[in-house]
Amino acid sequence: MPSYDIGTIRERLAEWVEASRPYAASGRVASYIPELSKSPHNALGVSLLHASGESATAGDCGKKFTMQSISKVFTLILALMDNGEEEVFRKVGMEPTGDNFNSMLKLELVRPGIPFNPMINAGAITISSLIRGSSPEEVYGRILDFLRVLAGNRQLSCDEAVYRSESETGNLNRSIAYFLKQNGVLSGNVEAVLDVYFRHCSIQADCADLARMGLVLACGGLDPLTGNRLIPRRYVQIAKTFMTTCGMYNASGEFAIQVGLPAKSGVSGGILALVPGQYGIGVFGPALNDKGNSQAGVHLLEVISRELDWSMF
Ligand SMILES: NC(=O)CC[C@H](N)C(=O)O
Repeated sequence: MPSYDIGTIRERLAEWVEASRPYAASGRVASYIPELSKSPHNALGVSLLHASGESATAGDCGKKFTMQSISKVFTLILALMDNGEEEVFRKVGMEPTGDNFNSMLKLELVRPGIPFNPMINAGAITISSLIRGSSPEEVYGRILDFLRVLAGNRQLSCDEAVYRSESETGNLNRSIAYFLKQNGVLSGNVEAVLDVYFRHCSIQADCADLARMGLVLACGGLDPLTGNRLIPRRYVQIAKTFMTTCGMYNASGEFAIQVGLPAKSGVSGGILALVPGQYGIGVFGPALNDKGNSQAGVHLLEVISRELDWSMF
């Protein structure tokens, strides 16, 4: 994979952001979590962080947003670190669904009724139940601490308004969770598991935080800026594979063709992507396409990948 001078990237990045920003016009900010509908429709920002510590940023990269489904990558990793892969894959599968992120369809249709993968809501709710802790507060605290270490940012915290908004309106996620409980996939108290899930989806970050977390994944779990091993290499390999096959929901195939990098999106409009061995990337653009991915953000990643010849394939 070619390696580009950060200076060249810095020179061009603002231009690529402005070329992509108009795509937000045809997208829609998520409103099924009422608090998210307050997000700035036309915002678009990006932050790239190289393993050397050099960075390039452009657009609205300082705006904060909730991680939403991006947190699913890291709860998966924590569940793997707590239980090992054999235990985790007894409860969630390894295959893309081709359905929406919050669909229950295949849970009923396909036996044995375990979620297809940990990147969809059913899978991530199950994963929340596998993270160790004696109370929901302790489980959530461990997730938050893990993300703070990965982002190198002790300030990361939950956006209480988004958390409350989702918790009050999350009927579909409740249906999924109770269905999983009925089928013996979810163990423990359903509301406690949902509370952990809603809270970790509501952790606030900015593009630089996502880029730093992405860089650790890009470097196989070793934080190149501190030299600390934060995640076993095997679990990063699993997480990056899921990002590639399921990270952009039922648009993961198209994203692999057009961008060709492991990535994970969230309904707040964030996308975490990475260039193996080189860069962590954080993108924010709240207007979404019909698959629930940032409309302008996906376009921006297409431009960056094409211009810098970054596709892995
Ligand atoms: N796609 C997403 O980011 C979904 C996460 C969101 N918290 C939900 O459960 O609906």
